[in-house]
Amino acid sequence: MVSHSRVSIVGAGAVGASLAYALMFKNICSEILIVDVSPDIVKAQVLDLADAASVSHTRIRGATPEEAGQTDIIVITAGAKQKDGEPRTKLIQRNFWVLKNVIGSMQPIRQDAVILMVSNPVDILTHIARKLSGLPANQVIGSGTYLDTTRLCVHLGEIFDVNPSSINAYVLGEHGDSQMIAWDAATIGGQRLTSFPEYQAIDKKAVSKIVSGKAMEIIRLKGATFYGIGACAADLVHTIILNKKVVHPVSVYVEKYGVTLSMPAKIGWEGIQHVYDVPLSKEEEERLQSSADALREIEQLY
Ligand SMILES: NC(=O)C1=CN([C@@H]2O[C@H](COP(=O)(O)OP(=O)(O)OC[C@H]3O[C@@H](n4cnc5c(N)ncnc54)[C@H](O)[C@@H]3O)[C@@H](O)[C@H]2O)C=CC1
Ligand SMILES: CC(=O)C(=O)O
Repeated sequence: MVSHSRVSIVGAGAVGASLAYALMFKNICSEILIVDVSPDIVKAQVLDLADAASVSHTRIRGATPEEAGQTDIIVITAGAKQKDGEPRTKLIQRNFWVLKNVIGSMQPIRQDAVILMVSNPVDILTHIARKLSGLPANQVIGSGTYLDTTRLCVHLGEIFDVNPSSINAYVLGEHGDSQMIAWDAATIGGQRLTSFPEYQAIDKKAVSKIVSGKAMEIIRLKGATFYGIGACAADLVHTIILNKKVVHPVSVYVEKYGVTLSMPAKIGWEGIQHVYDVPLSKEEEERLQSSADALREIEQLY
């Protein structure tokens, strides 16, 4: 069994359970600890997941916040979710207090732990988690625009008739309304997306709207999103546990913008190992700057 492999999931609702489910079938964790403010939720999720765990051979159990603070990777999925029509940023009033409670109850947090923030608004909460935990910036990561980037690649995969995993394209900035697509740097097979005949026919505003609006479309139809983020967060945990040094767009403090937002980053054991500066067109750089400004306005209140 690899080291760095005890993972806690704090918040055992739909997102936490989907993550646990996706993670246990990767067979990379020595143990998954489930924590929630509701003992009934913990009991129910562990009972249900344990049936799946018996097939995957991953140990899963309920735990206290103090135990979670001693695991290698702490994933925070606790908190309120958006209602239909509600922007993620509106959740900050409720989820600030949830996060304060979660971080406080896990103290003393292991100094070499990596925190993966998933609850919304994820960029602001990643900034707050860093401040409250006192951990170095590279050890506090937000899932950020990894999910939006996945959504973009799925959509582009249909347009270009290629597997989404073969598309190198990023959604950057806020995991929210001000996010932007880095079209200029996008490639398929090393060829710039902008050079393909199909690119000329793309309505970029419409694609942007589809990608940034996908969460709300799902929320309107079934009340919440959880499988997509469950898979993305499990992949991030996998990348950390195996020190894979894979590049994903995640939320991290970026010196250049003076704020916590998503840029592509190399991820491994100690969390973020490097943040890449994507070559953007002038218009794209302005969009990313506005996204940073929008986030800074809220971030500076915390
Ligand atoms: N970053 C992303 O891409 C995504 C983020 N989310 C966010 O994930 C969060 C969770 O969503 P769901 O699981 O659907 O909600 P949910 O309502 O199903 O679960 C939330 C869980 O948090 C628990 N909780 C509340 N306060 C707590 C505390 N102090 N300590 C421990 N547990 C606590 C609740 O008891 C509940 O079980 C929301 O903020 C949502 O917006 C959801 C989808 C994607
Ligand atoms: C809810 C959310 O943040 C998402 O699905 O993107």
